[in-house]
Amino acid sequence: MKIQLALDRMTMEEAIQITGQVQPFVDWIEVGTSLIKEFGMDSVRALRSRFPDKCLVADVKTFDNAAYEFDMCFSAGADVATVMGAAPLVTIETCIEVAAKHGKQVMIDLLHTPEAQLQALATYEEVVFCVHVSKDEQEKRDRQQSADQLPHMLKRFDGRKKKLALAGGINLDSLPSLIRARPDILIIGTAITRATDPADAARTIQEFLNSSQKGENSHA
Ligand SMILES: O=C(CO)[C@H](O)[C@H](O)COP(=O)(O)O
Repeated sequence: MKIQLALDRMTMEEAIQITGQVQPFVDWIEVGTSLIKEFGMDSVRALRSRFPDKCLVADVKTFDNAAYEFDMCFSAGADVATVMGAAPLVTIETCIEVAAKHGKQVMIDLLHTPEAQLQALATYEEVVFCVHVSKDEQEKRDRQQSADQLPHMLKRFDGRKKKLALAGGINLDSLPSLIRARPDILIIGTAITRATDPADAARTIQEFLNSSQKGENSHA
């Protein structure tokens, strides 16, 4: 289970500083949509050049203009870029083609994706599916309740046996119920970046995941 650090709503200096502190405790680094909107592809280039060995996710949330946006992300140094699951299938398929051309990966963000479209998406093999509670839903509801929606949303995904990421207000309290779904990637933003001590928060989350995985293996 990998931890993807989501960097959002901060300056590039803060993004680089926080990533420097927490990098031993996280696996993937996400250049959040807010950083891409505010600072453009320079945000991807800056994190790529400072953290050359980390898997870098450009959370560009493409909905159209797939070839242009995905080429731009991969040329700037991203290893993974995101497209919205609700986008036209031709857009998603173009993202997959562009990623294959670059030898990179696609993450499909399932935020607000209709059921019929979920069925169509299930045919894609080489992608990561991200079950996601939006920031607006988190902010208009109790944060904990929002993260607690994730297991319920996941049921729509049962049986599809795909590479899975979870995102949206995840913290130490919601982790125990979420890891039962055995996601491949846990995307965590504010629980780390807004903590008083981000390195300590990331270390605690990593230790929790390591100890629960050890517990599972010893019962296997
Ligand atoms: O995609 C995102 C916002 O749209 C964030 O990456 C995701 O929500 C994780 O951040 P947080 O843990 O703060 O919710």
